[in-house]
Amino acid sequence: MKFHSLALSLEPFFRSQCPSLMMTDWTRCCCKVIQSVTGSTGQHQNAPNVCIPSLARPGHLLHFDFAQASVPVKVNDETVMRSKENLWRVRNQTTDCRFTSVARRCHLDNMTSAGQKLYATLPFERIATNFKQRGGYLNCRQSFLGSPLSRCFHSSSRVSRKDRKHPKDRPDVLESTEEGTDVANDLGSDGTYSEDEEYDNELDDENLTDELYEEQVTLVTPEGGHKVIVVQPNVKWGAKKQHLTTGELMLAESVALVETLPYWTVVDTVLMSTKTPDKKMIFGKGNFQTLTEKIQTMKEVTAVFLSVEALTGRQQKEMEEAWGVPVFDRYTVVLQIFKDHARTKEAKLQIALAEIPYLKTRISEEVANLDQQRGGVRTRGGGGETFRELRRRVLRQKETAIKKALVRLKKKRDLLRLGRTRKEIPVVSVVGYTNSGKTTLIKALTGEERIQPQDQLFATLDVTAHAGQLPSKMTALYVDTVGFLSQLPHHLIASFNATLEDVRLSDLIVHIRDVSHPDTVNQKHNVLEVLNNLQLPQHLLDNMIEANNKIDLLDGESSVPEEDEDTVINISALQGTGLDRLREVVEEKLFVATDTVMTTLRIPMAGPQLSQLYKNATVQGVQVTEDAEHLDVDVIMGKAAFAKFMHAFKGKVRQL
Ligand SMILES: Nc1nc2c(ncn2[C@@H]2O[C@H](COP(=O)(O)OP(=O)(O)OP(=O)(O)O)[C@@H](O)[C@H]2O)c(=O)[nH]1
Ligand SMILES: [Mg+2]
Repeated sequence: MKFHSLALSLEPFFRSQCPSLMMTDWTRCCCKVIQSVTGSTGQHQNAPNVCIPSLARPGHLLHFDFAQASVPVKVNDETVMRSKENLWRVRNQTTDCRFTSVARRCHLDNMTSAGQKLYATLPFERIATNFKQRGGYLNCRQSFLGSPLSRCFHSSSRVSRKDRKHPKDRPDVLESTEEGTDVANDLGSDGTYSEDEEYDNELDDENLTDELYEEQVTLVTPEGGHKVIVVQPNVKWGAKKQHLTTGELMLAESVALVETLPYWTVVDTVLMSTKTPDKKMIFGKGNFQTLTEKIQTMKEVTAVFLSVEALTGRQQKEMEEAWGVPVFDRYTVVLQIFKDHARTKEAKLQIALAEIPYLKTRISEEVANLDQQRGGVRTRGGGGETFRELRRRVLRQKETAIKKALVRLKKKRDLLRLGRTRKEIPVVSVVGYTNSGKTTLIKALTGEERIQPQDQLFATLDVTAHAGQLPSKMTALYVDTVGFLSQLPHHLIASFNATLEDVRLSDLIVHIRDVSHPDTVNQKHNVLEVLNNLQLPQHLLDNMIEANNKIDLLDGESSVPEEDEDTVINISALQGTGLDRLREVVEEKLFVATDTVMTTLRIPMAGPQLSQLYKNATVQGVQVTEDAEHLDVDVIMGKAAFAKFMHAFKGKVRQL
């Protein structure tokens, strides 16, 4: 007999039951199929009821009871009993939902045997789609990396690597097996999964990045976007007062952040004073009440952006309860933007990683929600693992998987970096507040066509290097970086860590500022604060060049005080103003930073010296001397290489 597992899409149900849930919330449900069922393909007349708590929230463990299906049950009695009990309690609170209406488009043939247990943090619809697209069993496992489901696949596909064949050549893996019934045992008594090297290998799979990324469902914008009310706390007194900026400027930036997101619109803004920004509800009682009334009367509002660095899970929960809509902080909004702008594999993984601390802080909330349902499922069958543990473990595994994938990408980057150092190409990091003109400057300095500046916050999410020529014709690599933002926990976001690491390893930093921006002083302060926290080598900080960009937008002339002329340069990256001077200063500083000399050497015309110089230095010009026996060669070379050369050809070469 062939067995059929059912793949369900719960989305329509969730939508109808709980319209305020974001579209993607349901995908985070951890579902448990107690028992797979038989049934003819495409028809599920005998399909059982599925009971879902109407208060179902992201992360809830849902049980599907297929008890009404006339199939052999191979799960142990205890699990079945528990599931029935849970089902009963859930039923008391909620409506039953027949999944016959949604099952047809998602069913999946031959995936598993009856009684096999599946745990997933993904919707069943995705399982089906992935499975079908990949057309195989072993590959399918990768889709659920980090979820207990992955281990179901893993354990029932115990094939040594050398014995592995493409799934198409292994029809057996698609057939139901008795092994499947032992999945729970295969998980191991402690529920941990040993990550073996074959698991590692599969991280190379091109699609994996996308899958790890797509699994991050918390921050996906609902269909139709969000209508947001932006709430900007304004601390007017005390130690927390921001001296370099104003409430209005902070509010303007918060609005710009929301407007960066496609389909998010700002419907209203509130600049609200607070003396107690560190207190649980951020605002005093009276102001909080005023805010609540305002939000509640604005029926069109679908989300609140409370512009603070990061809310705790508890704060967020209480505010969402008071206001009845999702509440985002700066961290989550920036992650949303990153998510929207990420293009490369590395950027995507970095964002997936950045989301994990956010998800971790919300586990308690999920558990509390589960408790609210009194009898909501807290344990999973067999292991006695609590829901909290399960969620933690899944996140941990996912974190490990993403980190491994990132390490692999980083290794590649390190190799490139090594290549650069071997060739002794100096590296200049261009850093600055977001939208200050970093990419525009690099494009102007290098003529690189592939990079595109955009009038957008966080347009650049990848650290990239581009070669440009300095006045001496020496090549330098300019590194474009991810911009900074005030009040953001940069350390939680891996994209910044990559940026900061590159900055740390560079020879010189150019700090580019948008001096036409009304908040430019505060922006500068924020960038320097992040850099100072990096514990950069002192010479990097001392040598830093400040490029005052967008001077074309300033009214009237702006000049740099004489004493700062060596470190501060006015430029317009867009119009090319001041770039020659910038190149000169970059070169001067690089000579110092990289211990490089620029000099002219007189060498014999006949001899190996010239070829040696071509090999070990940047040769800028060669002239024949009047006696026609020597050459004067203009070179740039590292001090060590220079000393070596002079030593090797002692008496034959002369520095002019
Ligand atoms: N008027 C003027 N606009 C500039 C200048 N430099 C950059 N811009 C504009 O500023 C906007 C942002 O430029 P980008 O180069 O993308 O800025 P960025 O610092 O790389 O921004 P992120 O990567 O988003 O952090 C673009 O619209 C540029 O055209 C300038 O010198 N003058
Ligand atoms: Mg950029």
